[in-house]
Amino acid sequence: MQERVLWCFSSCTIKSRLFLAMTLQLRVYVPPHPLIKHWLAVARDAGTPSVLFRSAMTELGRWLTYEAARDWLPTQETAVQTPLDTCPATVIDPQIPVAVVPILRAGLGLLEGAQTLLPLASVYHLGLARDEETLQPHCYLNKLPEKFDPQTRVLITDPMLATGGSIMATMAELTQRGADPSLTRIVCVVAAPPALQKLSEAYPGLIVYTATIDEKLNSKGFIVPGLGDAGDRTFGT
Ligand SMILES: O=P(O)(O)OC[C@H]1O[C@H](OP(=O)(O)OP(=O)(O)O)[C@H](O)[C@@H]1O
Ligand SMILES: O=c1cc[nH]c(=O)[nH]1
Ligand SMILES: [Mg+2]
Repeated sequence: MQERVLWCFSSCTIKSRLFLAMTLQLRVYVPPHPLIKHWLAVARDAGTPSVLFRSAMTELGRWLTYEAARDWLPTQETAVQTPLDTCPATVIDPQIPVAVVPILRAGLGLLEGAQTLLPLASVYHLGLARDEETLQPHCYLNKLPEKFDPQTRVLITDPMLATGGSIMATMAELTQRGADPSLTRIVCVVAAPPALQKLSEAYPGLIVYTATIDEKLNSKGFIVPGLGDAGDRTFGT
């Protein structure tokens, strides 16, 4: 059973988590899984070296993608012949495209784990860097297709949703190309209220999977307590 958090944009504190079944608002899942909690703790620890930080990102990418795939990966009904009899079976539908969009650089850390579960997915890289002064994202690489098939399941990987500038720019690029927000999932590690509020206002059908929702940003736009600069920690820069 996952912890399902209905994001209330009228009151964006951790205390405002409501556990409701029906919503047209953004849904944010924080799966209460010991492996997710463990690897989040490793990633948060300032003493964790880059090599172990990368392992933590891989594991978080794997387990959060596992959770995200639950009601999202398309399946079809078939029958299989066991050694004893035929029986009904459910398999992944290979006709419906699945795409992973890692937001460079830090989103690459989650990609490896996601790919172990989605080996047939196409990977479309999007390179965004946040300006340290203005906090606005700048796009330096865009490998998105011109048009997505409207049925495409899109999984975005980016460990940090802070001011929300980068994820909103990503969603704009995707929806411009025909991606359906209701078939899109965001896998992140630390989500902060400003980003969740922006997503909630613009994409009410969207679903986010995150290891945690942290309380606030500092004056430099970093999530507190957060885990620091995810890109720098992943690549040792
Ligand atoms: O919500 P925002 O305020 O836009 O911040 C979040 C973005 O910041 C980080 O990327 P960064 O720009 O540091 O690039 P990097 O991954 O190359 O380090 C992170 O991976 C997000 O993409
Ligand atoms: O805390 C933060 C915020 C944005 N990007 C990061 O890597 N960390
Ligand atoms: Mg960075």
